[in-house]
Amino acid sequence: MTLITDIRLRRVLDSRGNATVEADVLTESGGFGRGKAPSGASTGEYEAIELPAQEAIANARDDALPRLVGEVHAGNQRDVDAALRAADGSDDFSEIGANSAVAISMAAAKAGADVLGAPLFQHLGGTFRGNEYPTPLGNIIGGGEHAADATNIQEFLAAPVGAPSVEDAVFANAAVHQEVHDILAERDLPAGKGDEGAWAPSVSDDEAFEIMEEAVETVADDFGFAITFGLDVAGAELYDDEEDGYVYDDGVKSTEEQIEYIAEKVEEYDLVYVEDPLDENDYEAFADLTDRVGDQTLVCGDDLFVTNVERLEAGIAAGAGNSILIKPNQIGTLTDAVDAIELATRNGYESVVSHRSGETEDTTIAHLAVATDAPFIKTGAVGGERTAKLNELIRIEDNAV
Ligand SMILES: O=C(O)[C@@H](CO)OP(=O)(O)O
Ligand SMILES: [Mg+2]
Repeated sequence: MTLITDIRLRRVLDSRGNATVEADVLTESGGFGRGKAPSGASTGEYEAIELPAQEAIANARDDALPRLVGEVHAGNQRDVDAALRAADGSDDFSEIGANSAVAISMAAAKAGADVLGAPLFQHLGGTFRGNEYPTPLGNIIGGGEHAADATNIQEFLAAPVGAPSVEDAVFANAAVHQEVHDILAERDLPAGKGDEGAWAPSVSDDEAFEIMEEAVETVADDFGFAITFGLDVAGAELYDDEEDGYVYDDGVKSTEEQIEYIAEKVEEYDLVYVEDPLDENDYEAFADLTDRVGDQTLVCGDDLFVTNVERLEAGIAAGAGNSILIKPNQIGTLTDAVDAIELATRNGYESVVSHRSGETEDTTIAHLAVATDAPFIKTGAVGGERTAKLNELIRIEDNAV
């Protein structure tokens, strides 16, 4: 029933106005699925390779489609993804492009769900999964690689940990975003938005911490449940080999100073989440910080682990971090992403399913988070490509998908 009978690939726009890959998968019994690849700006050194969209499409047409069309069943996700790997032949999807691979992988999953008449999260997770909903981490203030002349820390993320429902959590994050707008206006700090819709004011990191604290406290009082916040430091972008340290506007911090700085911020602001606080090559520093604050906060590896099972295994052995960011396009297929989540779960690491700074209307990650009982999803707070996922979570919770 789910035998793939056709795959169509085309170039479409992402949220930055760049070209990305869209895939349609059709099956024998009329099943249909469509997937679109997102794209990072602060990409990890060890990520799977995204090719220019036209090249990725041409290469996938030549190499991947003959192995899939008439050969593989969309309902067998592992077979689809194994065929993509075999067609590519490299270990980083540099031949057909991780953008073609992930678009086809997600489209096949949706086609499989379509034939079954099941929501995607149920097809991916099975009927015993999907009763837990992830807490959305909402990017509220940001800079780094996502906005010029803004904070050094890439993302200040609202975390509505006390929300009684996904719907309440999503609205709380939007309210924090609005509250920060009001605080910035009061302080006469004009601000545009960065790539993910976060405010990108020209303020110091210290001021951003204060503004976040004030905003989450105000909204928590209004909504009547706990809202805290966390960070994506994107440490690999701050780390400079030649300086042998982390380069901030107000000076360079050595690795020890960076660990100290983050640990202090965790204490001072009760941060629930700290992503990539250190460089992507420094398992040891991650382990030191995890020793210090791992019982109070999630220390999450994004560029450190790149959704890669082997890098996660090395991290587990080193005691580096206690959670992993999951980005399907960072590794290339849904199978790889689910394998990383399962390895993490078996080892007591929390999974945080994530968008990219360049996004599309695709909602697969909302379903993936629910399917795998991920405790968090990072997918912005406002903006159509972000609310596409947030609104889908609300629908999933409402049994309306
Ligand atoms: O660093 C990150 O976690 C992501 C998403 O917020 O950014 P990018 O997609 O640019 O890598
Ligand atoms: Mg990150």
